[in-house]
Amino acid sequence: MDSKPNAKHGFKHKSKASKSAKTDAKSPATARSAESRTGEQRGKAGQTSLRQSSGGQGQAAGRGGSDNKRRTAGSKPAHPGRAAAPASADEVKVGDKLVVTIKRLGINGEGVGYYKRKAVFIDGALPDEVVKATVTAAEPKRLVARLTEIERQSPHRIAPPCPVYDTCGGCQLQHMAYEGQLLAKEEIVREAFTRYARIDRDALPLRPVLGMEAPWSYRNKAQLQAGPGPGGRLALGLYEPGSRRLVDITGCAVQHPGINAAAAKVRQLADRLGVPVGTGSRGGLRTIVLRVAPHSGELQLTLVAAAEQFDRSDELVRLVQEHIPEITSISVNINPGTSPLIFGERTELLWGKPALGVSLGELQFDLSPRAFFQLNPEQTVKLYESVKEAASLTGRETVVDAYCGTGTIGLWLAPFAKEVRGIEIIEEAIEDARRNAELNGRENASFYAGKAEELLPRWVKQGYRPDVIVVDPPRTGCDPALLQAIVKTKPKRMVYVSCNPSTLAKDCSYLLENGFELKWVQPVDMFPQTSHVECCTLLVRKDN
Ligand SMILES: C[S@@+](CC[C@H](N)C(=O)[O-])C[C@H]1O[C@@H](n2cnc3c(N)ncnc32)[C@H](O)[C@@H]1O
Repeated sequence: MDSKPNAKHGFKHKSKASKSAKTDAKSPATARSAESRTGEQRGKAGQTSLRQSSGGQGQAAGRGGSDNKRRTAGSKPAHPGRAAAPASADEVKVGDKLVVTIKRLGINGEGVGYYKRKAVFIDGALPDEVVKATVTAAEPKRLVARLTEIERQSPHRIAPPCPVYDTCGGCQLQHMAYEGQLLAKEEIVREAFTRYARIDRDALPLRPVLGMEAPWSYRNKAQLQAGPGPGGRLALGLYEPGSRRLVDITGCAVQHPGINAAAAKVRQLADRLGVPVGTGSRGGLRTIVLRVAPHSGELQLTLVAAAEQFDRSDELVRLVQEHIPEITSISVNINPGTSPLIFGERTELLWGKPALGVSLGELQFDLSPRAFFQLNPEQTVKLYESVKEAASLTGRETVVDAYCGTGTIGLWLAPFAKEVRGIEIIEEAIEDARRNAELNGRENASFYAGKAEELLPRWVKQGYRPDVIVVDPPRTGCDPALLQAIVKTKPKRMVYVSCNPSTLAKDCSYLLENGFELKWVQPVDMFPQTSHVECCTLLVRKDN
């Protein structure tokens, strides 16, 4: 069979796809990808070209799915050299080879198909593709398999433009055209509500995903790990997923260009000085964190160090001031621990402004080095506008912003409400939220440190009845005690912002069983090229 292996997912492709790869090699994305490959990656050029092919269907188009259905134990393999398929999904074992038709993307961006009604997760496969895959884990409820060959290719398959896409792990969907990504994300949300809230696919009031015009260069913050690179030079990048192998990143396609340029210069300066790197009490530079204010181009640099003072840090700070005028604030954060957490407890300003001034719509925020702020400002405005639409404020409502972070949603809504109360577990974020309220003259917004599941019930006991409750919990979803309090409180409207469709759907299921009605779900693509999807959901009381 004329097929070649692919780099990231290590799969092969049928000959027809290889032909289309040749055609596509003229595209700028392909040329960039091929040119920027080095060393080991360059040696895999053939593998890469296969992932660069787009459109068209392989010679075996339409065969894989029906093959699965046709095979039974003891029947002849459907293709010479193809192993007989296991009779039932429960008989499947590690090493078995399957042919699977991919139905959708999973929450982590893997292709999901079914083998005799059991879900098979195949990294790198796209919806509508027919693929061959080798089973790597056979679990009671699902199979995991490694993609070995694409028999029928998705029309959305494209060449990933990033040279380190194969190893970096930051993005999961660069091999899919953006239009396809948006459709797949819509499907991820639909699937979650069907599965966890038992809402019929066609009955779900799901709006199309709000995407970006230009889905690249959107990230306003980079956290780059420092480590020893080839030839004793400094490597700055991300760890390969599930490992401590550092992928040196010299330019990231989803990162703001100002950050890429500054990171390259910091690397050069640190290299020139021979700044030590590594963890432990005798260690040096661990991570550099760069944040940009897109409207002004100003940058904030935080050097995360393992020890109190790392060797050559004074000179590094002086050279950064001299050579990177866009950097207006330099701090050091001390993190002697060995956990994967980026920041330690103590941060000290070394030079410049203590905070970076950023704007979001009409609001201004002063961000200290560790303050949380949404990573995609353009899409954040769309998300917050959806929240505003859902809240439908007239100026007379009391609003709770639960899980408020630095208070951004509450401050966005405050001009249209009578009163906003934000709740957040991290005290430092609450201090930021209060400062931000002052900075923007939002006198009707107040912020409280504590657990949402404890504070809201306490307020309700005291007779407080908010008209609108907004929640924006972490990926794990809302605490059950908070959901119970919300049901008891009976707000007119509830706006649920979520970065995890599964927990969103599970929590909605509880709310729908307890007096709420689902009005609409608006997905927003906050992280193009990744499998993440954010949703803003409106629920109203049925008895309103
Ligand atoms: C997804 S972030 C929301 C950020 C904010 N709404 C925004 O748009 O910038 C979730 C926030 O919930 C906070 N959090 C986690 N558990 C909490 C709890 N039990 N009660 C209150 N806040 C919590 C986290 O610290 C984090 O700031």
